[in-house]
Amino acid sequence: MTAIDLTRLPRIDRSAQPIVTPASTCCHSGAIAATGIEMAYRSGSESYQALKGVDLKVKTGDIQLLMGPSGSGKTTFLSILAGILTPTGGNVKLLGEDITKMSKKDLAQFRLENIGFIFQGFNLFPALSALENIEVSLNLKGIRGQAARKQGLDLLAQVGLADKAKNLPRDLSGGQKQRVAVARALGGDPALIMADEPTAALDSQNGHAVTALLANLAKQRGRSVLIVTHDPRIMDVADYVAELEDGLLQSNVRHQTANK
Ligand SMILES: Nc1ncnc2c1ncn2[C@@H]1O[C@H](COP(=O)(O)OP(=O)(O)OP(=O)(O)O)[C@@H](O)[C@H]1O
Repeated sequence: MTAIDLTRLPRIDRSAQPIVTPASTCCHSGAIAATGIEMAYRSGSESYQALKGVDLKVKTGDIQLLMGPSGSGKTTFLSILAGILTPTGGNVKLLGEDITKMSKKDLAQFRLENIGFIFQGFNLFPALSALENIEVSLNLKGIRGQAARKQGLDLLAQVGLADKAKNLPRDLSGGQKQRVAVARALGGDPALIMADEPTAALDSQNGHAVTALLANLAKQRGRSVLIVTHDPRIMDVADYVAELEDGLLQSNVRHQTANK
Protein backbone atom coordinates (compact mmCIF):
# COMPACT_ATOMS: atom_id res chain seq x y z
CA MET A 1 0.00 0.00 0.00
CA THR A 2 1.23 3.48 -0.86
CA ALA A 3 2.18 5.48 2.22
CA ILE A 4 0.41 8.78 2.75
CA ASP A 5 2.55 11.86 3.03
CA LEU A 6 0.92 13.48 6.04
CA THR A 7 2.97 16.62 5.52
CA ARG A 8 0.87 17.30 2.41
CA LEU A 9 -2.27 17.55 4.45
CA PRO A 10 -3.10 20.96 5.86
CA ARG A 11 -2.34 21.23 9.57
CA ILE A 12 -5.13 21.57 12.07
CA ASP A 13 -4.89 25.04 13.50
CA ARG A 14 -7.07 25.25 16.60
CA SER A 15 -6.36 28.97 16.91
CA ALA A 16 -8.15 29.49 13.58
CA GLN A 17 -11.50 28.47 15.04
CA PRO A 18 -14.34 30.88 14.44
CA ILE A 19 -15.38 32.84 17.50
CA VAL A 20 -18.60 31.23 18.65
CA THR A 21 -21.27 33.63 19.81
CA PRO A 22 -23.57 32.15 22.45
CA ALA A 23 -26.69 30.72 20.83
CA SER A 24 -28.89 33.01 22.90
CA THR A 25 -27.40 36.12 21.30
CA CYS A 26 -27.06 35.01 17.73
CA CYS A 27 -29.43 33.50 15.25
CA HIS A 28 -26.78 32.08 12.92
CA SER A 29 -25.08 29.52 15.15
CA GLY A 30 -27.27 26.54 14.28
CA ALA A 31 -26.05 24.34 11.45
CA ILE A 32 -28.18 21.39 12.55
CA ALA A 33 -31.15 21.42 14.92
CA ALA A 34 -33.08 18.20 15.37
CA THR A 35 -36.05 18.17 17.70
CA GLY A 36 -37.99 15.18 19.02
CA ILE A 37 -36.83 12.81 16.28
CA GLU A 38 -38.68 9.51 16.24
CA MET A 39 -38.31 6.67 13.79
CA ALA A 40 -40.54 3.62 13.71
CA TYR A 41 -39.59 1.03 11.09
CA ARG A 42 -42.63 -0.91 9.95
CA SER A 43 -42.73 -4.34 8.41
CA GLY A 44 -46.25 -5.68 7.90
CA SER A 45 -48.04 -5.41 11.23
CA GLU A 46 -44.73 -5.21 13.13
CA SER A 47 -43.16 -1.90 14.15
CA TYR A 48 -39.74 -1.22 15.63
CA GLN A 49 -39.06 2.09 17.37
CA ALA A 50 -35.44 2.81 16.41
CA LEU A 51 -35.44 6.44 17.66
CA LYS A 52 -37.56 7.56 20.58
CA GLY A 53 -37.41 11.35 20.62
CA VAL A 54 -33.87 12.62 19.99
CA ASP A 55 -32.81 16.27 20.15
CA LEU A 56 -29.46 17.50 18.84
CA LYS A 57 -27.99 20.89 17.97
CA VAL A 58 -24.72 21.36 16.09
CA LYS A 59 -23.10 24.77 15.71
CA THR A 60 -21.41 26.03 12.57
CA GLY A 61 -17.78 24.91 12.42
CA ASP A 62 -18.19 22.17 15.01
CA ILE A 63 -17.24 18.53 14.67
CA GLN A 64 -19.99 16.47 16.23
CA LEU A 65 -19.55 12.75 16.76
CA LEU A 66 -22.39 10.32 17.13
CA MET A 67 -21.35 7.21 19.00
CA GLY A 68 -23.11 4.30 20.67
CA PRO A 69 -23.45 0.54 20.57
CA SER A 70 -24.45 -1.37 17.48
CA GLY A 71 -28.18 -1.05 16.85
CA SER A 72 -28.55 2.09 19.00
CA GLY A 73 -29.86 4.10 16.03
CA LYS A 74 -26.80 6.07 14.83
CA THR A 75 -27.15 5.39 11.10
CA THR A 76 -30.90 5.90 11.28
CA PHE A 77 -30.37 9.29 12.96
CA LEU A 78 -27.64 10.34 10.51
CA SER A 79 -29.82 9.33 7.55
CA ILE A 80 -32.66 11.46 8.94
CA LEU A 81 -30.35 14.44 9.52
CA ALA A 82 -29.10 14.10 5.94
CA GLY A 83 -32.64 14.00 4.55
CA ILE A 84 -32.19 10.44 3.26
CA LEU A 85 -34.86 9.04 5.60
CA THR A 86 -38.05 10.79 6.70
CA PRO A 87 -38.62 10.55 10.46
CA THR A 88 -41.98 9.38 11.77
CA GLY A 89 -41.89 12.21 14.32
CA GLY A 90 -40.04 15.45 15.03
CA ASN A 91 -38.33 17.92 12.73
CA VAL A 92 -34.87 18.71 11.38
CA LYS A 93 -33.60 22.17 10.59
CA LEU A 94 -30.43 22.41 8.51
CA LEU A 95 -28.92 25.89 8.08
CA GLY A 96 -32.17 27.29 9.45
CA GLU A 97 -34.43 25.45 6.97
CA ASP A 98 -36.87 22.76 8.06
CA ILE A 99 -36.05 19.85 5.73
CA THR A 100 -38.87 17.72 7.15
CA LYS A 101 -41.35 20.19 5.61
CA MET A 102 -39.75 20.32 2.15
CA SER A 103 -41.14 18.64 -0.96
CA LYS A 104 -39.04 15.73 -2.28
CA LYS A 105 -37.79 17.89 -5.15
CA ASP A 106 -36.78 20.80 -2.91
CA LEU A 107 -35.13 18.42 -0.45
CA ALA A 108 -33.11 16.75 -3.22
CA GLN A 109 -31.91 20.16 -4.41
CA PHE A 110 -31.15 21.31 -0.84
CA ARG A 111 -29.10 18.17 -0.23
CA LEU A 112 -27.14 18.61 -3.44
CA GLU A 113 -26.28 22.20 -2.60
CA ASN A 114 -25.61 21.90 1.11
CA ILE A 115 -24.63 18.38 2.18
CA GLY A 116 -21.54 16.35 1.37
CA PHE A 117 -22.06 12.73 2.40
CA ILE A 118 -19.26 10.20 2.99
CA PHE A 119 -20.15 6.52 3.17
CA GLN A 120 -18.24 3.79 4.98
CA GLY A 121 -18.01 1.73 1.77
CA PHE A 122 -16.76 4.70 -0.31
CA ASN A 123 -19.58 4.26 -2.91
CA LEU A 124 -17.31 5.06 -5.85
CA PHE A 125 -18.34 4.05 -9.38
CA PRO A 126 -15.93 1.19 -10.20
CA ALA A 127 -15.77 1.95 -13.94
CA LEU A 128 -14.91 5.64 -13.44
CA SER A 129 -11.52 7.11 -12.56
CA ALA A 130 -10.96 9.05 -9.34
CA LEU A 131 -11.40 12.33 -11.23
CA GLU A 132 -14.49 11.12 -13.12
CA ASN A 133 -16.12 10.02 -9.86
CA ILE A 134 -15.81 13.59 -8.62
CA GLU A 135 -16.83 15.11 -11.96
CA VAL A 136 -20.06 13.08 -12.05
CA SER A 137 -20.99 14.39 -8.63
CA LEU A 138 -20.13 17.97 -9.66
CA ASN A 139 -22.26 17.56 -12.82
CA LEU A 140 -25.23 16.74 -10.58
CA LYS A 141 -24.56 19.99 -8.74
CA GLY A 142 -24.68 21.93 -12.01
CA ILE A 143 -20.89 22.26 -12.42
CA ARG A 144 -19.92 20.91 -15.84
CA GLY A 145 -17.20 20.66 -18.46
CA GLN A 146 -13.88 22.36 -17.84
CA ALA A 147 -15.12 23.91 -14.59
CA ALA A 148 -15.89 20.43 -13.21
CA ARG A 149 -12.52 19.08 -14.40
CA LYS A 150 -10.65 21.96 -12.78
CA GLN A 151 -12.55 21.70 -9.49
CA GLY A 152 -12.15 17.91 -9.51
CA LEU A 153 -8.38 18.21 -9.93
CA ASP A 154 -8.22 20.89 -7.21
CA LEU A 155 -10.17 18.66 -4.83
CA LEU A 156 -7.93 15.67 -5.55
CA ALA A 157 -4.89 17.86 -4.86
CA GLN A 158 -6.44 18.96 -1.56
CA VAL A 159 -6.68 15.34 -0.42
CA GLY A 160 -3.15 14.57 -1.64
CA LEU A 161 -4.16 12.53 -4.68
CA ALA A 162 -3.30 14.83 -7.60
CA ASP A 163 -1.25 12.05 -9.16
CA LYS A 164 -4.08 9.48 -8.95
CA ALA A 165 -6.69 11.33 -11.03
CA LYS A 166 -6.75 8.68 -13.75
CA ASN A 167 -6.74 5.67 -11.43
CA LEU A 168 -9.80 3.45 -11.26
CA PRO A 169 -11.01 2.67 -7.70
CA ARG A 170 -9.58 -0.88 -7.98
CA ASP A 171 -6.12 0.69 -8.39
CA LEU A 172 -6.40 2.73 -5.20
CA SER A 173 -5.85 1.65 -1.60
CA GLY A 174 -8.74 1.80 0.89
CA GLY A 175 -7.45 5.07 2.31
CA GLN A 176 -7.03 6.58 -1.13
CA LYS A 177 -10.57 5.52 -2.08
CA GLN A 178 -11.92 7.18 1.04
CA ARG A 179 -9.96 10.34 0.27
CA VAL A 180 -11.53 10.38 -3.21
CA ALA A 181 -14.90 10.01 -1.46
CA VAL A 182 -14.02 12.94 0.84
CA ALA A 183 -12.96 15.02 -2.20
CA ARG A 184 -16.24 14.14 -3.91
CA ALA A 185 -18.21 15.17 -0.82
CA LEU A 186 -16.45 18.56 -0.87
CA GLY A 187 -17.48 19.28 -4.46
CA GLY A 188 -19.58 22.42 -4.69
CA ASP A 189 -18.32 23.43 -1.22
CA PRO A 190 -21.25 22.22 0.92
CA ALA A 191 -21.76 23.78 4.36
CA LEU A 192 -22.49 20.42 5.99
CA ILE A 193 -20.39 17.28 5.84
CA MET A 194 -21.96 14.06 7.10
CA ALA A 195 -20.03 10.84 7.33
CA ASP A 196 -21.05 7.30 8.30
CA GLU A 197 -18.09 5.40 9.76
CA PRO A 198 -15.59 7.13 7.41
CA THR A 199 -12.54 5.43 8.92
CA ALA A 200 -13.96 2.00 9.71
CA ALA A 201 -12.30 0.30 6.75
CA LEU A 202 -8.98 2.11 7.11
CA ASP A 203 -5.68 1.28 8.74
CA SER A 204 -4.16 3.57 11.33
CA GLN A 205 -2.27 5.88 8.97
CA ASN A 206 -5.14 6.30 6.52
CA GLY A 207 -7.60 6.67 9.38
CA HIS A 208 -5.57 9.55 10.80
CA ALA A 209 -5.22 11.17 7.37
CA VAL A 210 -8.97 11.12 6.73
CA THR A 211 -9.62 12.34 10.28
CA ALA A 212 -7.20 15.24 9.74
CA LEU A 213 -8.96 16.16 6.52
CA LEU A 214 -12.36 16.26 8.20
CA ALA A 215 -10.98 18.27 11.12
CA ASN A 216 -9.47 20.83 8.78
CA LEU A 217 -12.73 21.27 6.95
CA ALA A 218 -14.41 22.27 10.16
CA LYS A 219 -11.66 24.34 11.70
CA GLN A 220 -10.19 26.12 8.71
CA ARG A 221 -13.17 26.32 6.39
CA GLY A 222 -15.99 26.67 8.90
CA ARG A 223 -17.81 23.55 7.75
CA SER A 224 -20.02 21.68 10.20
CA VAL A 225 -19.08 18.02 10.34
CA LEU A 226 -21.26 15.23 11.71
CA ILE A 227 -19.66 11.81 11.99
CA VAL A 228 -21.10 8.46 13.05
CA THR A 229 -18.22 6.42 14.32
CA HIS A 230 -16.97 3.67 16.60
CA ASP A 231 -13.43 4.96 16.06
CA PRO A 232 -11.82 6.47 19.17
CA ARG A 233 -9.15 8.12 16.92
CA ILE A 234 -11.74 10.61 15.67
CA MET A 235 -12.50 11.68 19.25
CA ASP A 236 -9.22 13.62 19.28
CA VAL A 237 -10.63 16.20 16.87
CA ALA A 238 -14.25 16.26 18.08
CA ASP A 239 -15.92 19.26 19.66
CA TYR A 240 -18.88 17.26 20.94
CA VAL A 241 -19.45 13.55 21.41
CA ALA A 242 -23.05 12.36 21.58
CA GLU A 243 -23.93 8.88 22.83
CA LEU A 244 -27.01 7.13 21.54
CA GLU A 245 -28.34 4.11 23.35
CA ASP A 246 -31.46 2.17 22.50
CA GLY A 247 -32.86 5.00 20.38
CA LEU A 248 -32.29 7.70 23.02
CA LEU A 249 -29.59 10.34 23.33
CA GLN A 250 -27.84 9.57 26.61
CA SER A 251 -25.42 12.50 26.55
CA ASN A 252 -23.75 15.10 24.35
CA VAL A 253 -20.51 16.12 25.98
CA ARG A 254 -17.99 18.79 24.94
CA HIS A 255 -14.78 16.94 24.21
CA GLN A 256 -11.94 17.93 26.49
CA THR A 257 -9.17 18.22 23.91
CA ALA A 258 -11.19 20.48 21.59
CA ASN A 259 -10.32 24.20 21.56
CA LYS A 260 -6.82 23.70 22.89
N1 LIG B 1 -34.90 -0.67 7.34
C1 LIG B 1 -35.06 -1.15 8.59
N2 LIG B 1 -36.13 -1.88 8.91
C2 LIG B 1 -36.33 -2.36 10.17
N3 LIG B 1 -35.46 -2.14 11.20
C3 LIG B 1 -34.35 -1.41 10.91
C4 LIG B 1 -34.09 -0.88 9.62
N4 LIG B 1 -32.91 -0.20 9.67
C5 LIG B 1 -32.47 -0.30 10.93
N5 LIG B 1 -33.33 -1.03 11.68
C6 LIG B 1 -33.19 -1.34 13.11
O1 LIG B 1 -33.13 -0.11 13.81
C7 LIG B 1 -32.16 -0.19 14.86
C8 LIG B 1 -31.13 0.90 14.68
O2 LIG B 1 -30.38 0.62 13.50
P1 LIG B 1 -29.16 1.54 13.05
O3 LIG B 1 -28.59 0.95 11.81
O4 LIG B 1 -29.62 2.94 13.01
O5 LIG B 1 -28.17 1.34 14.28
P2 LIG B 1 -26.62 1.71 14.41
O6 LIG B 1 -26.45 2.29 15.78
O7 LIG B 1 -26.21 2.56 13.25
O8 LIG B 1 -25.95 0.30 14.33
P3 LIG B 1 -24.48 -0.13 13.78
O9 LIG B 1 -23.48 0.53 14.68
O10 LIG B 1 -24.49 -1.63 13.93
O11 LIG B 1 -24.41 0.31 12.35
C9 LIG B 1 -31.58 -1.60 14.80
O12 LIG B 1 -32.24 -2.41 15.75
C10 LIG B 1 -31.89 -2.06 13.40
O13 LIG B 1 -32.05 -3.46 13.34
